[in-house]
Amino acid sequence: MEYILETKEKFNLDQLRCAIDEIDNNILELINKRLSLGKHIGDVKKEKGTKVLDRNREKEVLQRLCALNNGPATDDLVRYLFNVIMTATKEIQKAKIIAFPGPEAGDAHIAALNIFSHSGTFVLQPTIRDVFRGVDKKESRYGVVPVENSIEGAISNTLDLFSEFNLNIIAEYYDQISCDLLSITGNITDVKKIYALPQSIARCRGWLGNKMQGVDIIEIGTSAAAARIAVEDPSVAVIATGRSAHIYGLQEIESKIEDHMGNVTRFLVIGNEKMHPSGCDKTSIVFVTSHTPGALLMALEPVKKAGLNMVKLESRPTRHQNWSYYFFMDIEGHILDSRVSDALEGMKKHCLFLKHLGSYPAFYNEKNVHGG
Ligand SMILES: C=C(O[C@@H]1C=C(C(=O)O)C=C[C@H]1O)C(=O)O
Repeated sequence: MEYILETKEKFNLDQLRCAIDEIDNNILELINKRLSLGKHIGDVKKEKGTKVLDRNREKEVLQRLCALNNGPATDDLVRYLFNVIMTATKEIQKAKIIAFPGPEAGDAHIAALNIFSHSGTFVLQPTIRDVFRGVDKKESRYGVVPVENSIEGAISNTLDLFSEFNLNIIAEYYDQISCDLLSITGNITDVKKIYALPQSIARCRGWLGNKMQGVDIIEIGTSAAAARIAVEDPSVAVIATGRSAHIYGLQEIESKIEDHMGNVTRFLVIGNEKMHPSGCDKTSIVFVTSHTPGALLMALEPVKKAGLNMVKLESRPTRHQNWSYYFFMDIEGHILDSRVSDALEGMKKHCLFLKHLGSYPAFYNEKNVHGG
């Protein structure tokens, strides 16, 4: 590669691209080395209690590099590129704390682990409100909250909290929660008692009646409590999602024991940041119309005119005034797309209140959405 740069000889496209590939490999390796060093610096800062951002050091870094620069890169380009690299270096130093509503190893915990591929610090909060509060106070960077279940419907608590806190939706995730039978031995013939949440017992009544005759079925408040008993006693099994088996240290006896399949929960990731367009996004808003005939129809007119696809419309009492409602709406598209922003501006003229809750990548996975 050095040879190509130094000689006047002509090279073909493949040879030149090959040389570029070699440089890219080196750049990538060096960026990863730099990020790893950044992580070490982050640990030192954590010990000393100093901040991640150090503007003076960043200034020095940029000045030094611009002084070294011999072109053809301009100093502006050097500053731009290294600002991006330094942003990534700061990101890696920040602990990624992800809050979820309990119980431990419950549906929201499992969803959070899947969404973030197990990378981060996962913090249990007693309630969905505590998840919102923690993210709002920046104690955690992200929160994972359930918003809708294909059997139970909307999780109204979550919807209400969106009008109370000014947080952004930054992702959505659909998860099929299956009921599985777990025990310490993984052997069905050992089972004499089954501990489970009342709703899990209700979901699996048919299977339990068929396959577990003579076995005691005992209601318990949390799956974690049931698991703690099962870990100590080989005659005890629990109904929980098989994906939590490794968290509890249990083994799967039988999977998908529920009578009706397709129990899918939609989760939202909330945070203080805004997402860039991904090319396939959803925009969520909440609005209140005046209490007059046809107000909702008028408010929706700009969405229809813009040809935007509305994928959800849900109402909740405002609780400020009887019979007035918050409408939660999801449309396809990103707020930075003028068709979406213009439609929302148009809607505002017919609304008493309208708030953008976030534009985020749509989770279009047929298998997950439809529970297949
Ligand atoms: C890596 C550090 O943390 C941050 C990142 C920097 C970088 O990427 O060079 C510089 C200063 C800090 O804002 C550091 O303090 O050295």
